Amino acid sequence: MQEAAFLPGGRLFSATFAPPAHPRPNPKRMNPDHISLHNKQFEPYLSAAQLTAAIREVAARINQDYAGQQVLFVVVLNGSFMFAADLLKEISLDCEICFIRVASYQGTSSTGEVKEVLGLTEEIQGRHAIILEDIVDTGHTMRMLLDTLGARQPASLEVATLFLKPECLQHELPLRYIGLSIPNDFIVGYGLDFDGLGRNYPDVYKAV
Ligand SMILES: O=P(O)(O)OC[C@H]1O[C@H](OP(=O)(O)OP(=O)(O)O)[C@H](O)[C@@H]1O
Ligand code: HPA
Repeated sequence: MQEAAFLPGGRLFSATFAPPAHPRPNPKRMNPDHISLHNKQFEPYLSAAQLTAAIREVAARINQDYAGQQVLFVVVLNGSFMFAADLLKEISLDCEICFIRVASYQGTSSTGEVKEVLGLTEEIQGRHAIILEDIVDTGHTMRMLLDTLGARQPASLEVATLFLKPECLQHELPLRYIGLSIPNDFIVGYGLDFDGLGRNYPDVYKAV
């Protein structure tokens, strides 16, 4: 690839891009047959290619369902960052993107954990909103998100989740777009973590 740049003094410098002579292999990209995080072992479960295929199907359905409409994607950090980045590259609609976080803390009442939405500065009233989530497990997080965002009167509110664990679900949720339904295994990679680690793997691994 030809690249042009100006050297100090204004002379035009032209160079041909060449890959480094000794590219360093990225060990994270070498599909290890197992990974170890915090001394817990994980084995390969879903390849990046399988994830891409599932994400493309979800994107195609969204493009079709919302044709001619403008969409606000609400990305739930942290886990959804890879899913959202890859999905949004396949979205051909006019759309906006905003990011929220869910804070969890122990409540003082017997209900135990309390969850709260942080960072929802975007006006969603009257908008067609789609929540992007990496995983719906028990469904507690999604229940709270749907209740909180739904109370702000969007024109419509749907969910796109990359993973669903149907065996774990404890709420009836309107989950319109599901990438992959998976058994009750703890998974890491592609944005999902085990105690902070593992989000950077391009494939998904499950606990051994
Ligand atoms: O259905 P549930 O049982 O509520 O679990 C799903 C939630 O758990 C994970 O988030 P986590 O709180 O681990 O935060 P993270 O996205 O920063 O990893 C995931 O991203 C979902 O938000
Ligand atoms: N992996 C990582 N994070 C999660 C999971 C999981 O299986 N379920 C809910 N949060």
